[in-house]
Amino acid sequence: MSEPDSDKVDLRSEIPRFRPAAPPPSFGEFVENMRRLQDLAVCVDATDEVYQQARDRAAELVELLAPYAAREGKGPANRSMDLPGRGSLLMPPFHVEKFDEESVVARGVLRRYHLGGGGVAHGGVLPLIFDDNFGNVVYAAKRPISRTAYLHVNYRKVTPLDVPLIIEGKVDRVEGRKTFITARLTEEDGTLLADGEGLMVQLLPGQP
Ligand SMILES: CCCCCCCC/C=C\CCCCCCCC(=O)SCCNC(=O)CCNC(=O)[C@H](O)C(C)(C)COP(=O)(O)OP(=O)(O)OC[C@H]1O[C@@H](n2cnc3c(N)ncnc32)[C@H](O)[C@@H]1OP(=O)(O)O
Repeated sequence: MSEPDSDKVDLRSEIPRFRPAAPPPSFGEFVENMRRLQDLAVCVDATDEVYQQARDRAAELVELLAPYAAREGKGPANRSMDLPGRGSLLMPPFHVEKFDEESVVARGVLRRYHLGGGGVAHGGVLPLIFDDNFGNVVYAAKRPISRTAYLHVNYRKVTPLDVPLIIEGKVDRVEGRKTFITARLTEEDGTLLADGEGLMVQLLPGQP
């Protein structure tokens, strides 16, 4: 018999039963501090003494948190709808502003942690933003649980850091199990940075 918190828990069953979390009051500030830490980890130029202290304090934090590791769908990360990136460090800190059958719009900034080179965003971050938007669009459009079969991004301009960005995605068309989605990433003034198209395929019973 597997325990509910076992690594073997059926993750697929968690997706349709997505349940928003009500995070404890300090969780949002904790996540923001962790984001700040990520920004610093990729940009500081410190002495070994400083890195020794940072190493030891990071180890203390690991020791504090490790006993509370829980299975997917239990902790507040990734499920805190009022926090940037749903409180997930994997996700860029975007807020969903519109979520309905017509479209899903999210706004946020990329920051130092997302730097590629030359002062602008890493190209690999954009598919993450598009994929998450596509997943939201599928939910919002009340399409069946689906996975990304392909995702195409056209990089039209370099994507700046620390500038408000907006992604808007919508269902383009549906063909049986297939939901085709299009999305645009813009600056607030409408400047197009990237557009994308993706195919989300409805999972069949038993598909992970
Ligand atoms: C209380 C409610 C609150 C709601 C709030 C909600 C908030 C939202 C919260 C959280 C959002 C989170 C958002 C995250 C979203 C992330 C999604 C992902 O990234 S998923 C991970 C990456 N994707 C994979 O790992 C897939 C791996 N691939 C597969 O599993 C299979 O390939 C699959 C299921 C995609 C298709 O496999 P087959 O065997 O079932 O089906 P076959 O027959 O191959 O394809 C079906 C049709 O699709 C076409 N097709 C499949 N792949 C294609 C491709 N690459 N290009 C073109 N066509 C393709 C085929 O030609 C076929 O078309 P013909 O029916 O014949 O017309």
